[in-house]
Amino acid sequence: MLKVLIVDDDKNSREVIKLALERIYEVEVALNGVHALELMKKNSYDVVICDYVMNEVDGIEVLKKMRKSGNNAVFILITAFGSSDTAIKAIQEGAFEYLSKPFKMSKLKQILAEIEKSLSEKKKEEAVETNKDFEDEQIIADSPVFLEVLKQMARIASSDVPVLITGESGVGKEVVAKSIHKYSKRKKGPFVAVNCNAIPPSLLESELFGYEKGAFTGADKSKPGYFEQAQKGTLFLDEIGDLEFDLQVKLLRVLQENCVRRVGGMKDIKLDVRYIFATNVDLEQKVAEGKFRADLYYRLKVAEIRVPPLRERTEDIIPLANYFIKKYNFYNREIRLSQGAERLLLKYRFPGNVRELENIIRASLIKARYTGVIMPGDLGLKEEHIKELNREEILDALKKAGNNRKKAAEILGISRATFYRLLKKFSIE
Ligand SMILES: Nc1ncnc2c1ncn2[C@@H]1O[C@H](COP(=O)(O)OP(=O)(O)OP(=O)(O)O)[C@@H](O)[C@H]1O
Repeated sequence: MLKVLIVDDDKNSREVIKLALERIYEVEVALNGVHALELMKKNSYDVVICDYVMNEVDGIEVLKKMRKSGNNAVFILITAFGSSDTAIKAIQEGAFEYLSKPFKMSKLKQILAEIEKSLSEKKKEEAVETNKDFEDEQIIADSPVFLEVLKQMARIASSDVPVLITGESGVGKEVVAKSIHKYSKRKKGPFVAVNCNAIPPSLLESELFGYEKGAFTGADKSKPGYFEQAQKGTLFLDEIGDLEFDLQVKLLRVLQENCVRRVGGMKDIKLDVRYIFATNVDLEQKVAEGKFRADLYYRLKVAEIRVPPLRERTEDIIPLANYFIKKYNFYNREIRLSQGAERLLLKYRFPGNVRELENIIRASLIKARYTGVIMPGDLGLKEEHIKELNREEILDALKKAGNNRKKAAEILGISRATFYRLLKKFSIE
């Protein structure tokens, strides 16, 4: 039987849900977000049904904290009517489903029944063999351009030279870095990834270099930094272009001398580490502007791999989309892209590259979970990033739709307003 936790700081709402479910499932209630997190430390639940609007800790915070502590319970968020932004954010944070108020209890029951079915099937599968499919991330590469990148990667992997990976945000630089490690002779060693931008500058030095006890207030014991943690393995430093000047100097020294000294330390520690750097800014330009040290730049770019943006390798779009459908389809049915959705994806510019595609697919799956087909409108693409259609394509769509304008707009995956604007632009009667 499913174990369900209901979280809502409104007594009435809480009791209504409890009443509806307690005869079918084992139900507990939490009075607010803090209480819920406490309960989850002690007990395990299969499903958490949580209200979004709560004092102190809101529903998304509860979800984030759960996931951070490794709790994978199925999460259902209850949002106010019409707050689709919150809902999409919740899905991106790993929620399974959202319900906007007011909702029918029968709907909630239907969702729980589905969850119960899929959990019991999952348990059966696990008994036979653990699904290792997604343990190692797969790399999808169908375009000649990206295949070329992988070839280059494979050539570089076996040597120990530092590598600089460049490319826009979300193109897959970390994926490439991991592969370099996986195909290198260091593959059994650690892969340590550090996003230099995510750590406050004041902490970055001690995190990278480590520190000795007493080096500064709060350093109550010694700690090895990321350089040391990567011994015999690979250190991946992401967003290297944003490193502050004095840290650039210190990094250069580590690279030149192959050793590191902890903050407050007296001795140099020899390093056996392979370095991979990544940046989405133009380092050469930063050097020209005097914001990045030239001597460091030349050390980093011994071997350079440029990962092209997704819009320059359209052959990868559909295979990637299908891969993400497989990866995030937690529903009990097959879900596929409609032809219109495929066409639309091929026209989209993806300013956020593969990461954006991944998020788009995750959010669209939830909309398509009952029909099994992702329609163009389910993708929620921003129209300003869709490549402008030409006259031929519009006429073609009209023909396919038997001159029905509404249908034609749907086939193209654009709003009716945009469609009418284009009809006017091309003087199509
Ligand atoms: N070729 C690919 N095959 C499968 N998944 C991919 C591929 N490329 C990227 N991804 C996925 O897309 C997301 C973004 O990739 P990644 O984190 O490597 O990008 P990035 O360039 O390092 O981004 P940033 O510049 O923001 O650090 C990840 O979830 C990754 O798993």
